[in-house]
Amino acid sequence: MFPETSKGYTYEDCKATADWLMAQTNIRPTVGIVCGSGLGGLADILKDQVAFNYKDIPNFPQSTVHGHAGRLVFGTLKGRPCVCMQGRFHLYEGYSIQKITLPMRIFKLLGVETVMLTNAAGGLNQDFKVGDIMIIKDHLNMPGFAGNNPLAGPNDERFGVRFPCMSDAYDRELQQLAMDVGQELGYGDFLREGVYCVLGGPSFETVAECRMLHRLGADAVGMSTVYEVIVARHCGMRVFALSLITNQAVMDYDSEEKANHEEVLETGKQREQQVERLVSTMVTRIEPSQLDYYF
Ligand SMILES: O=P(O)(O)O[C@@H]1C[C@H](O)[C@@H](CO)O1
Ligand code: HPA
Repeated sequence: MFPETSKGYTYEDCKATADWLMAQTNIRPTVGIVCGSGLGGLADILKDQVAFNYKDIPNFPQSTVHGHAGRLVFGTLKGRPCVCMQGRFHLYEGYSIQKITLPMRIFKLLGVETVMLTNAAGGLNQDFKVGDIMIIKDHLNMPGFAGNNPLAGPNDERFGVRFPCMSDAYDRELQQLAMDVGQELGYGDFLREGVYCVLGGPSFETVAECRMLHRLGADAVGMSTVYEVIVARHCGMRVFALSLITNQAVMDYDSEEKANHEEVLETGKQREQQVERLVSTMVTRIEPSQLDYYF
């Protein structure tokens, strides 16, 4: 009934990868972090690191995008065991939607309870500036409207239900925590919240597309995150996500601006430390549902 390519990975495939990782390290993460374009430095703040190149991990895809190092880093943040993807996968790299979201299921099988995702995005909200950090409160899944959803295909109940709810996808307590931590750190001037819209990429948007997305209620546009969120929620992990507004989406035919990946990486470099502090402070305040164990 389903074409072979849409089946993705079985529970057993995911378990084999998780078991392989757990045989190489004693760190049992309860928090999983995903670094967006230009934000890979987040992984460097982990202490007691045990790192794996994606090419050495069974079943893992390879990073092909500049600004995504391709390493899975285990470590601790103030004693809290974490795992961090230094580099994510995107649909436009040619991978199936199941393959780009495989790490979320591996996170789950490693014992991760909370996933924290970051991305680079273009600002559609006219009040946003380059360098703003947008706490994501909701999303628009444009490829999903055309049936491109990571949960399409047979459902394995060991991961989650056939029809998962998404109206609570972004954990409200974690959004509040981000706001509180951001205010404490003095980020009030550049901390925002809003709706993230995912497109397939890799081409950036036309002026007409940006105008349409803005009218539909999107505050920022990007090429990732949403698929990971859907798979993480399906298997019961809490989700927090933020966008770094790396560029203003071009909304005006008179504009001389041209979206480009170099600007995205450059803005990432400039705001990386603040994003790191926000995420790492949040991690130290997230209560695990059971006692952390780290040997
Ligand atoms: O992985 P993220 O979503 O941060 O990457 C964004 C979207 C494209 O991959 C790239 C465009 O510059 O950055
Ligand atoms: N559009 C889509 N994806 C992006 C952008 C953008 O303007 N900036 C960073 N990622």
